[in-house]
Amino acid sequence: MELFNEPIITIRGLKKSFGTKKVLKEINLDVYKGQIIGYIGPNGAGKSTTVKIMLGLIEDYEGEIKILGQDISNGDVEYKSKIGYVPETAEIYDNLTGREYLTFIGELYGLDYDEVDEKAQKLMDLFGLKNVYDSRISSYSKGMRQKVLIISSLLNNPDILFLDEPLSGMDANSVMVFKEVLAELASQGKTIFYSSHIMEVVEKISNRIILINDGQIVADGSFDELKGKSIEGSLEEIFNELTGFKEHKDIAEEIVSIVQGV
Ligand SMILES: Nc1ncnc2c1ncn2[C@@H]1O[C@H](COP(=O)(O)OP(=O)(O)OP(=O)(O)O)[C@@H](O)[C@H]1O
Repeated sequence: MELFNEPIITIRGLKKSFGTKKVLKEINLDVYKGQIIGYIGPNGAGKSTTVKIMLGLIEDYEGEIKILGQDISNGDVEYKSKIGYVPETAEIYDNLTGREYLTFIGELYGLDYDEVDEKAQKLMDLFGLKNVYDSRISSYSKGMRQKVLIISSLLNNPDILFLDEPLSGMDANSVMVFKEVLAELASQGKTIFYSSHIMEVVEKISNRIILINDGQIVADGSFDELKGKSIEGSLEEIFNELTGFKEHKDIAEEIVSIVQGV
């Protein structure tokens, strides 16, 4: 069996501010081949910012990032052909059919039309979208669109997959298939960087969980390692504890009392 012992992503001293707001304060991270990283943290913690920097979508940052051995600030976009990305919200071309959209994305990756058409068609079939391959995306449901985004991120057989809340709108059966796909890809040495608020899923699929709070990594380890540091049990409870959040009941009661006008 191949040993996956070389870091595929290296982040050193990453800092990022928007105006006077320090969003990333000092991120240091080594990610290895075959890891499924669950990248979690409260709203506004800096998760999407980290991912967008790694994707080259935000260029102005402090620190050093190497992906597949390449410093991403050197202007060479070669590494982008080896990554896939499912964004949290995506512009998807409504007027195109599934076939038109996916072959277009495939061609952007430099793939041959017929080859990508065949691959996309097979993947659409497996995700239960066989009958809509030639329908306009505007007629798709939320979950169907999400599946198209997932398929588009896989067309180039990426070495690293960045997934930002990838399961939104997907039904339980499709989620089960996709979780299995991720496990299988990771066992073949692909690396998955998975950002989500659905703690039950992160807990199950990740072999390494990184919790970011206020622009800093506050926990990094397997679920069992994180559990060892916490009094509580589920990842949701560990999350609440490590982000110092204890007031959910009080806040909920206050919201309800405002709603009821008392
Ligand atoms: N382009 C931008 N200009 C100004 N501020 C920004 C910009 N992008 C992000 N921010 C700020 O950076 C902080 C981190 O945002 P980011 O989107 O990285 O958070 P997140 O952890 O992904 O949150 P969520 O869980 O809500 O998706 C937030 O305070 C946000 O308002």
